[in-house]
Order: sequence, then C-alpha cells, then structure tokens
Amino acid sequence: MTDITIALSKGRIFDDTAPLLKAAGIIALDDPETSRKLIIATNQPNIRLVIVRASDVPTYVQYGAADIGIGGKDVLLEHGGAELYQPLDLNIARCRMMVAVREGFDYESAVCQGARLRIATKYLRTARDHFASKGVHIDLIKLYGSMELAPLVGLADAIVDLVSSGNTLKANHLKAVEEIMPISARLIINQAALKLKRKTIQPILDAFSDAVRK
Ligand SMILES: Nc1ncnc2c1ncn2[C@@H]1O[C@H](COP(=O)(O)OP(=O)(O)OP(=O)(O)O)[C@@H](O)[C@H]1O
Ligand SMILES: O=P(O)(O)OC[C@H]1O[C@H](OP(=O)(O)OP(=O)(O)O)[C@H](O)[C@@H]1O
Repeated sequence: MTDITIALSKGRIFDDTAPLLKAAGIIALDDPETSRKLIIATNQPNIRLVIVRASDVPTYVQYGAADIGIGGKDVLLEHGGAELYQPLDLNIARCRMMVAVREGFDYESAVCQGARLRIATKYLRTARDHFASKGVHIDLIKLYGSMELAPLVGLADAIVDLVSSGNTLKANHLKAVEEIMPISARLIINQAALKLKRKTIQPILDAFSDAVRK
C-alpha cells in the first residue's frame, strides 16, 4: 500500500479537520494537543499525520515532505501556491481578512486625502496587493502575531489581520474598516504525489468532498 503523509497544524485546523479525516476512515492515534509527537500514526498503517506550524503547511507539501496538507487561504496566498494543487475548499476555520484601525481613527479621510499609511501585518503579500489595487500608498511593517497591539502603541495606522467573532478587535478598541476577503481552509496536494499516488489519494479526496458537502 502507498504511504501517505498529511500535514496539518494543531489547534483549530486539527479540531475542524478531525471529523473530515474520520469521514475518510482516518483516525489519529494520538492527540496533537496533548502529545509532543510531531509524527502521529493513524488507524491506517499507510497514513500518518505530521504536525507543523500553520504557515509551514504549504512548504511541506510543496517539497513533497507531505503529500497532502490542510491550510488556511491566508497562508496559501502568502506562500504563492508553487507545486500545489488546491482541489477543495473545506469550509472550516472560517474567518475574514480585514483592515482594522483604532476606534477614533478616520480611515476614509486618510485614504481620500492620499495619506501614506503604515500597515502592520503578518500577511505582507495580501496587504500589498490589497492597497495597490486601491491605489493607496503604504509602508508595511512585518509582525508575527498580536497585530492588534500595533495601532494602540503608535507602531501602525492600521493592521491587516483575520477577524472571526470580532472580540479581539473590540477588546482592544479597534474597528474593522474594510473586508479584504473571506478565508477558509483548503486541501492542498503535492502535484507530483497526485500523479504518482493517485490511487491512494483520490479516495481520501472523494471522502473529504462528500463530508464537506454534507
Ligand atoms: N479567529 C479565527 N477564526 C477562525 N479561523 C481562524 C482564526 N484565526 C485564524 N484562523 C484560520 O486558521 C488557521 C490556523 O490558525 P492558527 O491560529 O492555528 O495558526 P497561526 O497562529 O495563524 O499560524 P502560525 O502558528 O504559523 O503563526 C489560519 O491560517 C486561518 O486560516
Ligand atoms: O475575531 P476573533 O474571534 O477575536 O478572532 C481574531 C483573532 O484570531 C486570530 O488570532 P489567533 O486566535 O489565531 O491567535 P494568534 O494571533 O496567536 O494566531 C487573529 O489573528 C485574531 O487575533
């Protein structure tokens, strides 16, 4: 039987993917939340999970270290998608990529007046493309997390970040001023693996598709 490696991150992606894996008859033998193991066996001897940082999932699949991955559209856009086949929107880990500012900040006026905006984000490519399409001049500041802090301490005028419930923005007296795009997690497959291991990968893909449609 052909060996298959599936890359995914722990936390919300693993939690939301576990039911889809189950629908494909795949059950992890350890819980990545409690185990320190990075390679997790499943009930299917030829299928293993590798637990990586969310932003590293496309890299593992691109280089063929994993055959299949599950990653957010946010992460896939930043990566660029080289060598990746993206056949399925899993409709999980749903949120929105937004521009947000301090509650008192007049974003519309700043944009209308052609002000140069300082934007803090971990999503450089997405932010660059968004503001370029609006013709807004920006300086980008790369952060790795807690973006909501940046406008509060004068590091940036605005942030580009993910918003789901809106609770994080509210707790930090920020407001969303623009939606850039809806985000959800996608199945990604290494293009060479799809050709060489199609017989094993296709039934997994089909089971995921059926489970998503239900
Ligand atoms: N608040 C949220 N609600 C729903 N989905 C979200 C939310 N925040 C992030 N996501 C989605 O879940 C994915 C994984 O998020 P997670 O928080 O596990 O990783 P991360 O901290 O963003 O990444 P990394 O560990 O690489 O820094 C994101 O790439 C995004 O697609
Ligand atoms: O609108 P909300 O429901 O409050 O969710 C938004 C928060 O979720 C994400 O962070 P996450 O929880 O992944 O923490 P992280 O910054 O450590 O990745 C995102 O970066 C926001 O901070």
